[in-house]
Amino acid sequence: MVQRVLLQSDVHSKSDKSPVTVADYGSQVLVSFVLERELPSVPFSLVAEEDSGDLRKESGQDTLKRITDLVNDTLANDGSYSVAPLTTEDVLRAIDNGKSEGGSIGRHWVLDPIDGTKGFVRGDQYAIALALLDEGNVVLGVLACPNLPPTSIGSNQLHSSSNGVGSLFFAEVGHGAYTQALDGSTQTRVHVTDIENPEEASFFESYEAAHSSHDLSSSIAEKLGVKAPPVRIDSQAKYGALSRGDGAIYLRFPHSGYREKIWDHAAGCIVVSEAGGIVMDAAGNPLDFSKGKFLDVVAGIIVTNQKLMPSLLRAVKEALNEKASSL
Ligand SMILES: Nc1ncnc2c1ncn2[C@@H]1O[C@H](COP(=O)(O)O)[C@@H](OP(=O)(O)O)[C@H]1O
Ligand SMILES: [Mg+2]
Ligand SMILES: [Mg+2]
Ligand SMILES: [Mg+2]
Repeated sequence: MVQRVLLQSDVHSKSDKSPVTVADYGSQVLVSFVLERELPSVPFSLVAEEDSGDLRKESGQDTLKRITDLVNDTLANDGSYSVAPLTTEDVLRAIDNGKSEGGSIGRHWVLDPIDGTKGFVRGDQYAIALALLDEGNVVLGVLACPNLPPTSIGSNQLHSSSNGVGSLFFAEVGHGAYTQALDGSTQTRVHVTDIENPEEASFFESYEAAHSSHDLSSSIAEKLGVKAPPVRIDSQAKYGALSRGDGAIYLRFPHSGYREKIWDHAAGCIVVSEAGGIVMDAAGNPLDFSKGKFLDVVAGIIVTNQKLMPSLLRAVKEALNEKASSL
């Protein structure tokens, strides 16, 4: 249902200069609405990326109206809920449901309504990412990737939208990771690749050089002996693709000063972990989702299978040391 609201329209700039679209807000409203309806007896706490601040300003009124129309059209077309059309106030309230801070106590949903907004606007990869935290641990994750083909991808297929059906990934702690096509075909269990030789490995990184240092990852890949060029795609679709073995490594090294958010990694992290992979920061620590909406990671995030992780960590350390001594 959520995919239907994803129109490439109305791109606005947030205070941190990152883009947000009517579709980001609309997706957050719909997921918030559905979670509240489906789980009325569970105390509801949602940590989500978008907030209603700009939509409450005079300049945000047109956008708010378009979001409201989009959400109402989507609910009417879907037909699963027979409710009166939402008002603009309902929409603001649904967005504000995502204001929780998360943390180590109780349960919290974690939502990135559109992850990879820049990819979405370009017509490339993006994901809707939802996870559940229980006492600070990710226990459930769902990643919908509407432009990621359900079959294994080659790097040549990734920079334009697939016209076909996308991919869904989901995982519950202790129960493995699964995928299915977004049209609802049968579920199959996924596993990360079992490649041991880095020369046979390929690696994913952000399409946007502003989000992750391409120089650093190329230096790491070279030290490791990776021969293939980087596969650059937006969003947590990288975690999904890695969980089914489309690539062996994911490297993410934000430029200094950037703080990672839990909604950018929670769903992807459990999908890859349940597929047998490992997600760590550059110092080899597991990601800690219990500290609120930020993730405190050392230098960056690295993902691969059990066999490649020790040599990847060594290559990362060497590359970071080299970088530090060249400054
Ligand atoms: N300067 C920066 N460095 C690192 N990540 C950034 C960034 N600015 C934005 N991001 C994050 O990178 C995410 C996209 O990841 P990727 O680069 O893998 O496509 C964005 O998610 P949103 O698109 O949900 O805002 C945003 O949270
Ligand atoms: Mg964003
Ligand atoms: Mg994101
Ligand atoms: Mg987002």
